[in-house]
Parts: sequence; structure tokens; C-alpha cells
Amino acid sequence: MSDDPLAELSGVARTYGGVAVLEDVSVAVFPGVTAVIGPNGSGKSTLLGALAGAIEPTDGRARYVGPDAGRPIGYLPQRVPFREEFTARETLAFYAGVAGGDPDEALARVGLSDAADRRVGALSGGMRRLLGIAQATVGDPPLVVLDEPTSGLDPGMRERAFRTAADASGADTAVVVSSHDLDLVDEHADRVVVLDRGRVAAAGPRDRLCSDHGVDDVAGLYRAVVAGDAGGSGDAADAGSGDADRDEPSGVHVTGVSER
Ligand SMILES: Nc1ncnc2c1ncn2[C@@H]1O[C@H](COP(=O)(O)OP(=O)(O)OP(=O)(O)O)[C@@H](O)[C@H]1O
Repeated sequence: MSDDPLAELSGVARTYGGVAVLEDVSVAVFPGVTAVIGPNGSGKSTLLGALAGAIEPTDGRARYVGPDAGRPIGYLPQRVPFREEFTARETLAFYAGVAGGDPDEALARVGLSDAADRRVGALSGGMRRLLGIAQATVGDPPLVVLDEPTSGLDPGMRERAFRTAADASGADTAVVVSSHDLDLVDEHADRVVVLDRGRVAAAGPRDRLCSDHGVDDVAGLYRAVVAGDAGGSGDAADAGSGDADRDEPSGVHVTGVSER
């Protein structure tokens, strides 16, 4: 795998109505799988949206720095505005028209071949999520950003969805995925970004972060880093800030097609 980043967020801030949601977030996205984890409302979706170019930072900037700068980013937002009357195949044909790739191959990748001729409006919530993953990965974009790809899926489908997402990464391609599924993150992520209250509390290779914090897995890392979850919010918050200074920035993962 290349050691060069494919994308970067530099000093990104985002406010809504004057309230800071992201503050001074600097993250570099490397080839492989980067998981963004953190409590509800910590800013994961906002970070992924900024990385995908769907959310404009109030300050700082997001940029794609990899070799395929002309190609679209695959992006799966939390809610995908699919056309309900299109079939699954027609939906992917639409996205393939933008990003390239084969709609049927993308459907097969997420196990939806048998549903190719069903209308999107008739799909279950879980199938719709899988269609969203197919939509974000069709054409094999160099950067795929997936916001909670496993939400609404049963355990077997969650595993499949995460594996499909991980398989979309490669030596020169990056997948950034937000998730509350810490076991799957532990299994599949090469790098982890921990967000806490809009700031990067820790970021870097999974193994190194776990070793630095003296924990065995990503669930332990989360408990060690996230403020208020380690038996003393002050200490935990301080530890998080220190990590942000020390740890290298890391990456993010999305589905959907985003204009850059
Ligand atoms: N369009 C918006 N307008 C106003 N506030 C927003 C908007 N989008 C996000 N926020 C606020 O920003 C904060 C961070 O939201 P975000 O969705 O990025 O967090 P998250 O970590 O993805 O949360 P979750 O795990 O619950 O999905 C929340 O307090 C949310 O209410």
C-alpha cells in the first residue's frame, strides 16, 4: 500500500447557527479502510460530508490529493435520495453513467442480484442500505465515503456490508466509513479516527492506537479516549486532546457520488 495520503482535511471547522460541530479537524486519508467512530452527535457525518465534498467547511479545507483527481468520490450519506420508481438496476445504471462500472456487478457485490428488477420503493430498509453501498462503490472510485453503511441491517448483513466496503479499498484506493459497530471496525479497519465533541481525540493505525492506549481492541480504545467514558471526563478529555496533537491524522469512508 502507498504511504501517501489520498485525501486531506486541514483545519476543518463547521458551525450550524453559530454552534460548532467540527473544530480544527485535520485528517489524512490513506489507502485502506479508515473507520470514524465517536458518540452520537460527535460530528462523524459532518466530517464524512466534508470529505466527500457534500458539506462546505466554515473554515479550513477538504481536498483530494490522490492521482485520480478527476474521478468522482463514492459517497453514501445517511439518507440517499433514491428515485422510488426506478428499479435497483436502473438506479445503479444512473450512477454508473456518472462513475463508470457495471450495474449488475455492483448489485452482485452487495448480494442484490435477485432484486435487480424490483422498484426501490419496494425494497426493505436493509436492502436499500445495500443498494446505497452498491451506488457508492460502482465504478471503483479511488475514495469511497460511507456514512453508517450498516445501520438498519441484521448481524449477517452488517458483516456483509462491512466486508463489501472493506473490499472496495485497495493499494491505491481508500474507504472511509463511520460506524457504531466497534467489533466490525476492529475486524476491518486499518486506521481509526475517534471523534469527540467535534474534535479528533485520536487518529492513526488501529494497532498502534491500541498499543499506545494499552487496550486490546477498538472498543477498549473508544472507552479509553472518549471523554466521560473512562471514569472521569476531565482526564479522558485531556488524554483525547493530547492524542490529537500526537497522533497522525487518518482517513474517512463514504457512499454516493459527490461532485468535487
Ligand atoms: N444541517 C444541520 N443543521 C443543524 N445542526 C446540524 C446539522 N447537521 C448536523 N447538525 C448537528 O451537528 C452535530 C453533529 O452531527 P453529526 O450528524 O455530524 O454527528 P454524528 O457523530 O454523525 O452523529 P450520529 O452518530 O448520531 O449519527 C449534532 O449536534 C447535530 O445536531
